[in-house]
This record gives sequence, C-alpha cells and structure tokens, in this order.
Amino acid sequence: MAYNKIESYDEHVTASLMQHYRESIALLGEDPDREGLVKTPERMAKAMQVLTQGYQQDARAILNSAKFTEAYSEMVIVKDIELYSMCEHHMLPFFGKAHVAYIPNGYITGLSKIARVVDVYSRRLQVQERLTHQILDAIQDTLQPLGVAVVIEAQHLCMMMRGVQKQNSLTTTSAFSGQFGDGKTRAEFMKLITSRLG
Ligand SMILES: Nc1nc2c(ncn2[C@@H]2O[C@H](COP(=O)(O)OP(=O)(O)OP(=O)(O)O)[C@@H](O)[C@H]2O)c(=O)[nH]1
Ligand SMILES: [Zn+2]
Repeated sequence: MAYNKIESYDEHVTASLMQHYRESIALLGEDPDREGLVKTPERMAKAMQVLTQGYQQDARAILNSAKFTEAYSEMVIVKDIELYSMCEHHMLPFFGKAHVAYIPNGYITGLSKIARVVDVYSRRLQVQERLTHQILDAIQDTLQPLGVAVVIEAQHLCMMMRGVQKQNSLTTTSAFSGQFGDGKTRAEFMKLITSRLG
C-alpha cells in the first residue's frame, strides 16, 4: 500500500468532483468558463484528494514498517511537526504544530514515521481534539510504549477569515497516556517542547 504519497488520482472521483466544483463556482457568481477558471475544478478536485489522502493511509502500518527492537527507555520527543488539516465544520484549513513524545518499552520507531502519522490523520476532515487522540492511539497501539504525549497548537481559518474573526487565537489540545499521567514526566515533556537549543 502506498502510504506516503498519492500515486494517482481516482478518475471517477476527480470527474465527479470537477462537476460539483464547476457548479459551485457558477453558484458563487463566477464564470467557470473564463480563462483563469477553466482548469480550476480539476485543480480543486486534485487538491482535495491530496488534502484528504489520509483516508487511504494506515498509520499503524507506517509505524510498524520501521519498528525496531531497542533498549532505549528515555523520552523520545519529535517536536514542531508542522501540520495542515481541515476542520470538519467548514472544511477550512487549520494549521500549526504537533509535538509528540513516547517512552519506549523495548521498541522504537523511525522518527520520520511519527511525522507521517501526524500527516495521515491531518489529511482528513478533522477536529483538533480527535486528531490529537488519533495520533496518540496509533503510537500507543503499535509500539506499546510506557507512555505517549501529543500536544497540538493550531490556528483555525474558520475563526480567522470568517465567523468570529480572531486573528491571534491559538488552540492547544493535548493527550497523554501511561507515564505521562505522572505530573513530573508530563512537566519534563512540556519543558522540553518549549525549549530551544542554540
Ligand atoms: N472543538 C472544536 N471546534 C472546532 C474545531 N474547528 C472548528 N471548530 C468550531 O466548530 C464550531 C461550529 O459551530 P456552529 O455554530 O455549528 O458553526 P458556525 O455557525 O459557523 O459558528 P461560528 O464559527 O461561531 O460562526 C465553531 O465554534 C468552530 O469554531 C475544532 O477542531 N475543534
Ligand atoms: Zn471550522
């Protein structure tokens, strides 16, 4: 299963989406036949397939594809993983950073796989809370570590471009399992994700 990129677009999905987007453009008062817009329904159809390609991908398979036996049992943190997702309420983007940590219990995974898991769940229609939990669950189930921590900080365009129109609000969500339930371990993680080396 190709999990890290779209190999090809689904022809039928592309064709149907194009028809809908063409109609949407006209409904919004534009001329879908003018030069600049002629190819827009196709571009949108393809773009939306990329932005939702997480539905075709399996986060657990990704983590298992680079699961290694290793005695390391300190916290592993991958922080500042940029993410782009879409809120399921308005289908407008939300974007920001994910910070992910786990404490191995005999197994580690390839570091890039953590970032790929963030992408798999980001490229779906989401709420930030569920995205946070799904990342945690995939790591917990696959590596069975002593604990997992996920913190996501994001800005939602549906709150910026429309609606309440707040440009600087940042939403933080978090999920913790196992040893991160302990205040000291959690505090160490929170300290490390805010630290900047050099
Ligand atoms: N909890 C949560 N809410 C979100 C997320 N993304 C968008 N929302 C919110 O989803 C809510 C949908 O509320 P509704 O009242 O149904 O929609 P609306 O009338 O467009 O709301 P406004 O944005 O307040 O204009 C809004 O409050 C959004 O801010 C998310 O990731 N998590
Ligand atoms: Zn929204």
